[in-house]
Amino acid sequence: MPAGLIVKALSGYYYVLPEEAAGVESVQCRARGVFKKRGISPLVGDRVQFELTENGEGTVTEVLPRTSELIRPPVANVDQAVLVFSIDEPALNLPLLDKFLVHTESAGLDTIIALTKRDLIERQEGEAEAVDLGPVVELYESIGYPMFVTSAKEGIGVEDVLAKLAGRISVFAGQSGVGKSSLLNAMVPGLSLETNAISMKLGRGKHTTRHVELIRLQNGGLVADTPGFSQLDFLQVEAEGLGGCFREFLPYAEECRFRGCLHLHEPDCRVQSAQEEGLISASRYNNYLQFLQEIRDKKRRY
Ligand SMILES: Nc1nc2c(ncn2[C@@H]2O[C@H](COP(=O)(O)OP(=O)(O)OP(=O)(O)O)[C@@H](O)[C@H]2O)c(=O)[nH]1
Ligand SMILES: [Zn+2]
Repeated sequence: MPAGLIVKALSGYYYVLPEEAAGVESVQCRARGVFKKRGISPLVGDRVQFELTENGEGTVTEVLPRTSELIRPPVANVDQAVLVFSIDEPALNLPLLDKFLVHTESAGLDTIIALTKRDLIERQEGEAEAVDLGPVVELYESIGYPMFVTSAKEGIGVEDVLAKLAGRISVFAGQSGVGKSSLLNAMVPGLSLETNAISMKLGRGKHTTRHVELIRLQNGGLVADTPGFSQLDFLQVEAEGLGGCFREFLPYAEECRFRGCLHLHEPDCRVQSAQEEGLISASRYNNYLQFLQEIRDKKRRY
């Protein structure tokens, strides 16, 4: 029985890409009736077993165990997030980047960061709000997040991001207008995801009626065509778990006097002292404090 991967789900059909034959078309399949009875609903990203039927279609007979299950977008077995942030238009938003990193850490995803619109840097030079990218790249790389400086417009850095997607199922996330679709279009010849100026998209979310689909890359990687969590999503972690989502805190947190230390005002908190000694970035630590406050405020409200 052939095995494959669901790359698209639409109107009761599942489109299964056979595992064995690279480059072949996906097979249009129905799911076996028993799934409904067992309360299983196959998801895009699921590894399945299927049988070919006489009309050239197929039947999904088994859904193999999932390693993960994202809700937004609804995709199984995602193992990597690509956080997309523009250097300008909209301006680089590092607090939001840190918030997205909390999301991806709590979801257990590997994460890479793509900074976009590099071509806008020159124009910025000399201006007060110009970003100095060197320290930013150095900081996030030192924490363990590969960071790429790209321009879809000028084809810079696109291949480097593409190479990191090989053999994995990835989801892109980032604010509206940062260039997620443009970056994907630059990686996939022939793909033409809709790209637009921000102003045209402020109405209804354009993704609400769309069905998620996995885009196949030449290197075997798969990418969801619908972005992941957004800036409007609440952090799903508890206050006690937040510090664990800041990877670089971990070795210091082990040395805090109290177990469950929130690294706030506790005595003998090694995370606080590491921050004072410059071993932990002040901007990351301040964003940590900000998120901690948000989590507590939310709890109070409900
Ligand atoms: N200068 C410059 N502009 C870019 C670049 N990449 C994208 N843009 C522009 O940024 C705008 C938004 O690009 P999109 O690719 O639609 O952004 P998105 O993140 O997919 O936006 P949503 O679909 O709203 O989430 C468009 O006007 C693009 O032309 C780039 O590398 N350089
Ligand atoms: Zn502490």
